[in-house]
Amino acid sequence: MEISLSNVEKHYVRKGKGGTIREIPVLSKIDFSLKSGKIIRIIGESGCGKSTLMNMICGMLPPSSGSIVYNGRSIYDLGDDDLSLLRNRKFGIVPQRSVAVGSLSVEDNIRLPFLYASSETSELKERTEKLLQYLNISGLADSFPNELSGGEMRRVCIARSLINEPEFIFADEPTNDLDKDNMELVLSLLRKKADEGVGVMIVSHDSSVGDYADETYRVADGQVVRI
Ligand SMILES: Nc1ncnc2c1ncn2[C@@H]1O[C@H](COP(=O)(O)OP(=O)(O)OP(=O)(O)O)[C@@H](O)[C@H]1O
Repeated sequence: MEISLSNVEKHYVRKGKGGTIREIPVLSKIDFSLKSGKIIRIIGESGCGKSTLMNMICGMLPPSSGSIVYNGRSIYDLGDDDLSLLRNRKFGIVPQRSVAVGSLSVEDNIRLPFLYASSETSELKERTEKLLQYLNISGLADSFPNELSGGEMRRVCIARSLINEPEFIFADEPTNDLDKDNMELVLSLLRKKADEGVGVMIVSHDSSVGDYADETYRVADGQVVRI
C-alpha cells in the first residue's frame, strides 16, 4: 500500500490591507511517497511547510496542483463524503494542536472516528479499553477534555487516531507535551504499528523520533529531501 505525490505544488493566498492579495509559495514540484510498514520522519525549520505536506497527504488540504494517489485513486477527485470516509476508515490523524469535542468524554472522543464509519460494537469497546490501558489513561475514560493536562490530551488524540486500525497514521508533533516515559510509550506504539504493516508519517523536531524512524526527510526551500 502506498500514497504517492506527483509534481505537487502548494501555495497559500493571503489577503492584505486594502484588499491586496499575496501568494505564499510553500512547496514546489514534490515527488514523494509513503509506504506501508515504514516510519517516515519529517523535519525542517518552523514555517517550512511540514504541516502543509502532512495535511495534503492525509486528505485535509488540497494541493494547488499535482496529484496525490492512494490505492490507485486520486484522493482529491473523491467527493466530500468519500474523502471523509477515507480519512476516518483508512487514515489515523494526530493533529499538531490537540483537538477534541468538549461535550464528549475521553472515551467517546476516542470512539468518534469509528462511529463515523460504523455502528457501535463490542469490538469497539475492547479496542478503546486496550488503547486507554496501553497509553496509561484508563482512569480518564469518563473525564472531559477540559479536565486533562496537555500530555494526557495528546495521548487521547493518539488513541483516537488508532481506533480504526488505520492503514496510515499521520502524526504532527505527537510527542509534544509528553514526558520521556510517555514519549517512549507513544513512539514504541507507532513502531509496533509500523512493524505490523501500517505506514506512519511523523512530523517532529524531536531528535529521539529518529531512533524509531526508517527514513528522515527535511523540508527546506519548498523541497522535500531525504537525509
Ligand atoms: N492557511 C494559511 N494561509 C496562509 N498561509 C499559511 C496558511 N497555513 C500555513 N501558512 C504559511 O505556510 C508556511 C508553512 O506553514 P506550515 O504550518 O506548513 O509550516 P511548518 O513547517 O509545519 O511550521 P511549524 O514547525 O512552525 O509548525 C508558513 O509560512 C505559514 O505561515
